[in-house]
Amino acid sequence: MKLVIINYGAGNIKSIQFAFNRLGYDAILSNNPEEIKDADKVIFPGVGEASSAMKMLRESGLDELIPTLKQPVLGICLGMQLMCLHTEEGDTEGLGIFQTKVKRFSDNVKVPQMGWNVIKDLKSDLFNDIKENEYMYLVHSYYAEHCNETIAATDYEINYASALKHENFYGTQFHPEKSSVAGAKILHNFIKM
Ligand SMILES: NC(=O)CC[C@H](N)C(=O)O
Repeated sequence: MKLVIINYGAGNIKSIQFAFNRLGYDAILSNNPEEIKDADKVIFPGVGEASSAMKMLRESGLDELIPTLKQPVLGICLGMQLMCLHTEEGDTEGLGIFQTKVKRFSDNVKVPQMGWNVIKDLKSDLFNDIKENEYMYLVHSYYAEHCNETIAATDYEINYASALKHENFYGTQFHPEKSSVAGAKILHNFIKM
């Protein structure tokens, strides 16, 4: 099974690669369009600031490639945010895969949210064997608003979409690769799709 992690210069790629290694899978890092297209499963990682990450995607042409992929794609953290229509972070246009926008938490709460929080209202095969209110690890200042594509919700000042699904595209705001046994189960579910 060919698993490719998109390496566009803004990803937490090593921790994701190690997480798949622990599950017995060798994930390759690539920014080569043919290699990505040929993958059985694709991971779209992301940490850091949205506008600079989007600039790197555009410079490599990956902003046009990613929405055309037909195999299962999992966007993680900033990766999921960039798959949305727009994010307030750097007033950045996203890839438009998920029909929702990304907003910043207000200063009524500690920003970024950094640590463990629960996911609930789970609605996808991505969450097979995952119980409601399971803890996941998150580090983020921006969140995706709820939409028809919400498959998990989390409360932090407000209730927001902590996972999204559109056709073969999945996104998690939380880091499954840093979320212990339950996170590993989610990565396993993604591999088995
Ligand atoms: N860990 C991150 O890179 C978070 C992604 C995004 N910059 C946010 O703050 O929400």
